[in-house]
Amino acid sequence: MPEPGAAPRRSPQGVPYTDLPHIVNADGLHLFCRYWEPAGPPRALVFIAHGAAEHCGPYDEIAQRLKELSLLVFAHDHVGHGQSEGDRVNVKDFQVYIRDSLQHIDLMKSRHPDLPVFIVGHSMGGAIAILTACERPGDFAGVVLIAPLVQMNPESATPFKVFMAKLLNHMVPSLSMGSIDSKWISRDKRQVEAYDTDELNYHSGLRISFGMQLMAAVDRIEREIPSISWPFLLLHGDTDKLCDIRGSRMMYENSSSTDKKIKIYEGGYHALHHDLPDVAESVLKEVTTWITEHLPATASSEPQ
Ligand SMILES: O=C(c1ccc2nc(C3CCCCC3)oc2c1)N1CC(N2CCN(c3ncccn3)CC2)C1
Repeated sequence: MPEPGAAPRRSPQGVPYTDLPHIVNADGLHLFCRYWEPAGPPRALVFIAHGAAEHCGPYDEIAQRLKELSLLVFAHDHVGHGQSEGDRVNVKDFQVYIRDSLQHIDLMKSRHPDLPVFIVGHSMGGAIAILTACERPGDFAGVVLIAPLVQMNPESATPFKVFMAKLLNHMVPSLSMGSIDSKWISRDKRQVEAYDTDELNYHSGLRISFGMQLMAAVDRIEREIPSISWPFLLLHGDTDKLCDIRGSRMMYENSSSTDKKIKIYEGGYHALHHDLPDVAESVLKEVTTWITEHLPATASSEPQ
């Protein structure tokens, strides 16, 4: 509880957290939350992990479609993103994202102890989803990965650039590695415009120290892949210029899971769920169908 008379903690946009749905993470930082609750008893819980430099708001369409299937969808803005507290798009250790995700998942499981749990993750959020599921390999009914960060783009992570990033990280960790050029992220100009004008997104350059955390996460995932045994769905565009599709192919081919599916979108850019309308609709159908197919037979609803 805040000290009596203390000023209320406010979001980066100046809104008191007492007026916003939120959780407080283990470092005392307020994380803005969103919930999409079905009208009737939920059949499952679905946690959505957004990517770097964005927030969980743009996942509303996916969440609404899952809510229509009587699934209880929830998400938060990761530390340093959107309406959550924290240094913008920076994190002391990638594990913070996984720890906070497990905290939110455990909170929702305590409220709905009998429901299966799914995770949906995009890009860096896909890396968070993978490492979260690896920490609790028996806890998730399924993991849906939309262009997950499993391997960095070889053009932005050449051996020389990685060497220089490691060197500069010790000297000028806040130096920018460059920003995300959204026109290479989606072929839908309206989606690019929406991203570019969304003030809750981070539009400046990504720091070297953050890039090092992304690379460390990629290294962790590479080590974990052979032991991955949980069910997963992988969706990736073969024209993704940010997260190399070879990472998804490698995960599909080298994981131990017996229940796994990969769907490659020819010509698809990185943000498949926000790519051209036919691709985005296909992604929505793939995600909702796969999760529905992975609901336990008895998951008709919670006990009345
Ligand atoms: O999580 C990421 C992500 C993943 C890997 C990255 N590697 C870099 C590079 C950048 C240049 C320097 C070296 C590191 O940035 C990354 C971001 N995300 C989430 C994705 N965003 C992209 C923008 N989005 C978007 N853009 C247009 C239309 C709709 N959405 C939302 C999703 C990127």
